[in-house]
Formats: sequence, structure tokens, C-alpha cells
Amino acid sequence: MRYKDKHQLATEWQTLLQRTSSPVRQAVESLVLTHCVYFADHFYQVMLEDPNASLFLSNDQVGQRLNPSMQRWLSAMFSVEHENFEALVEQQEKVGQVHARIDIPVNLVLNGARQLKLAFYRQINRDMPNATHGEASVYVSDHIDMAMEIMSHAYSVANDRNARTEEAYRLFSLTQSVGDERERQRSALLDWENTLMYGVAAQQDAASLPRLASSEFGLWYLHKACHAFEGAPEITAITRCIEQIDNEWLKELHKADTASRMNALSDIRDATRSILMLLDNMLERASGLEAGRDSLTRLLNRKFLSVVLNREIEIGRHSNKRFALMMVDIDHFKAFNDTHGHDAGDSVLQQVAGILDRSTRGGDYVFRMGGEEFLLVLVDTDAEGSRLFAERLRQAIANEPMLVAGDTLLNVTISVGATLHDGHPDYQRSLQRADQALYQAKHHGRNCVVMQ
Ligand SMILES: Nc1nc2c(ncn2[C@@H]2O[C@H](COP(=O)(O)OP(=O)(O)OP(=O)(O)O)[C@@H](O)[C@H]2O)c(=O)[nH]1
Repeated sequence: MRYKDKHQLATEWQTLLQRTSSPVRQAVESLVLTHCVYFADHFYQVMLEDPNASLFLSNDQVGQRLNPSMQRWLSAMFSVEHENFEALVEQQEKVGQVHARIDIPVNLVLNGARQLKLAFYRQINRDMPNATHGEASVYVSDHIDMAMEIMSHAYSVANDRNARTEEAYRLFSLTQSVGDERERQRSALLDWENTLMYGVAAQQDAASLPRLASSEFGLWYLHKACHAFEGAPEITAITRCIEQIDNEWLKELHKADTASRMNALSDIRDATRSILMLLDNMLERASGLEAGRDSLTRLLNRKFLSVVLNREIEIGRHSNKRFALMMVDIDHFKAFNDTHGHDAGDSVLQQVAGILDRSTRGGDYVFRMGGEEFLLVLVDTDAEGSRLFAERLRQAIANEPMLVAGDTLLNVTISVGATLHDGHPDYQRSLQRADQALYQAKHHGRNCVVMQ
């Protein structure tokens, strides 16, 4: 069954409002004006006591923004004169969409609404004449329920869409060039093993032996494979092998007696072989379908951006690891196309995409956002690391002659806008910061990096 449209909801809301007498509405409006700071504080405070809600609210930025925006929401909701009910409906829809984007459970939103109502009832009983308590409480309750109904609907529409994208992503991750991925990850794992054996032979100290979890293979495994193959029996087994290698056997390698060291080495070799076998089994089950890739560059298209960023935010919540967003845009690309032709432009896009892909690590993501704009998600990084990476990338592209039309070599440059995700549950804010940084980089003359 179709849900009511915006116009129907606006009419329904208007009718609801007219059920309450004008003096009572007026009194509730002044109550909100006087106490909206208290209402917002109360809401925030009670919600922070809930460990599930505090996951979403404890971030400083949320605190600074939520309180004033809650006050604005209350004033808009309870103003006596609503000129435009459709705008009021739209406002609730937007809130519902943000809730879906940050994946806040709906029960927390309903709990928040209940807390607000309680604060209202308390204040109505305290400040308003007895005779109006009933009418005012029903008015407040109906009004908040109406907003919740609209928010919940917008939430479920957006959430369904997210779930479908997530499913598609899972399928995509399962099927993205499985053959290539298998070879790449097999050799990444063997590289790690070789580096370790070399380190042991060279008698490196314990701290400098490479941990499998932080290797190229480990990052790919943690950030991509675990998600794509969630629930597969091989995942539990591989995770166990990695933990045993990093937490037990690497330490054994530093024991004084030779027997312990030899045993640890042989355990590590066996575990590496097991991982290779488990990996093969897991990847073999994946079909050969390719979806979600941009056809020109073979990079990810933006369809999976929300799934990837929400996933990284979730990982960050539990590990305090940060990720960086990097907007990369080829400079004066219109002029390049105009001068050298669209085919030459396409070829440059492919070569730039190749450099971006090769420059990133196994756990990172490269998206083509559209046209000549790309987005890099660099996992497990910090401000200095991502700035250095962006600068190196800029130089790599500026110094790499691009082959177009047979044997012509041409150079292009990129501008980069980068930002470190601040832990906020809504990735949209970090994307906007990266966009602004890119805008500044263009403004500063292009072929440069701006971090925000
Ligand atoms: N060859 C080719 N060109 C594309 C593709 N997609 C977008 N473009 C072109 O990319 C150009 C982008 O131009 P603008 O957005 O004006 O930016 P710009 O010329 O790079 O200028 P700045 O970004 O300010 O340095 C347009 O001319 C698009 O037609 C594509 O797939 N292939």
C-alpha cells in the first residue's frame, strides 16, 4: 500500500493542529521558547545514559550541533503560525533520512521522543493552568507523534535502499575480479611470510617483526574480506590463524631456546598454508559476476559509497582507527578534452585510475565519483600520513607522462582535497569537508593538496 504523499501529510498535520485551541497553542509556544534549552539538555543527557545511544551521540561534534538543532526543531514544531505545512513535513523527512544514513536504531529515536514528551508534561504541569494540562499534553503528544510517523517512514524508505545497496555490495565484493583478487592476496600473504622469515634470519628485534594483521593481506582481509564473506566458516578459521600468529607465535620467535623458535616457525608456516587453502575455498565459491564497477576505469562507482563509509565508521567505533577521505580531480580536464579529443581524455582517466589503484593499500577504496573526479578512502591512517600520501600521489601523477593516441605523451595534474574523518556518525559531513578542501585546492591554483 502506498504511503500518504507530502500534501496529504501536510493536510493531516494542519487538521491535527486545529483541534487545539489557539490560547493553548500560544501557551505551548511560549513554554517552548522559555524552556527549549532545558528540553534539549534533558534529551541529550538522558540519551547519553543509554550505552547504545551514546555510541551515536557522545562525539563532541554531535553535542555541539545536536543541542542547537534540537532547539530549532522544537521552535519550528510548536510555533503557532505554520505558514507551510509541507515544509514542516519535509523537515521531518530530512531528519529521518539522516537517522537512516547514520544507521541509528529506530527504538532509540522513539525513546528520545518519549523522553521529550516526559519533559514537556513536567513543564506543562509546572507552568500552565490546571484546566489546560490535558489539552496541552495531548497537543504536544500528537504533534511529536506526527513528526515521528513521518521520520519513521522516511527512515524505512532510506533504510530499505541502504539494505538493498548493502546486499548488492556484498554480492559485488564476493564477485569482484575474483581471479585477480585471489592472486593478489595470495602473493600479499606470501610477501608477508618472506618478510617475516627475512626478519627472523636477520635477528630483528621482536617489535619490528611484521604483524600479519597490519600487512597488505591483513588490511584487505579485515576491511574487505571479513565483510564480504561474513558468516562463512573460513572467516572464523582465518581470523583465528591470524590471531595465533600475531599474538602467540611471533612472540615465541624471541625465546632463547632453539626448539621453541623452530616450533613457532613451523606453526607459522602451517597456519599460512591453511590461510591460503581457506582463502581459495572461499573465493572459489564466489561467482564470476562483476557489478558495481565503473565500466571505463573499473573502479568502484559511488553506489557503494554509503555502505563502505558506514562500515569504516563502525570499525572506527570499536578500534579508534581513523580513515581519510580524499577527493581527487584532474585539472583543466575540459580543456584537455577540447584540445586532444574525448578518446585521449578517456585514456587519461584510465591511466589516472590505474595510478590511484596501484598507489593504495589492500584495505583502501578508490571510487570514481563521476566525470574526472575520484574519491579515495584511506583506512587506518592519521593526518600526517594521509597528507604525505596525497602529496606523493599528486607528484606521481604530475610526473607520469600519459600515453594518448598511439605514441603521444602528455602530462596532467590533479588537485586533492583531503580530510580525516572525525568520528562523527554521519559521513556526509566529512565528504563535504573533503569537497570544500578540493574547492580550495582549485582556488589556490590547482596541482596542490589541501587538508581540512
Ligand atoms: N573524456 C572524457 N571526459 C569526461 C568524462 N566525464 C566527464 N568528462 C569531461 O570532463 C570535463 C570536466 O570539466 P569541468 O568540470 O569544467 O572541470 P575542469 O575543466 O577539469 O576544470 P577544473 O576542475 O576547474 O580544473 C567536462 O568537459 C566533461 O565533459 C569521460 O568519461 N570521458
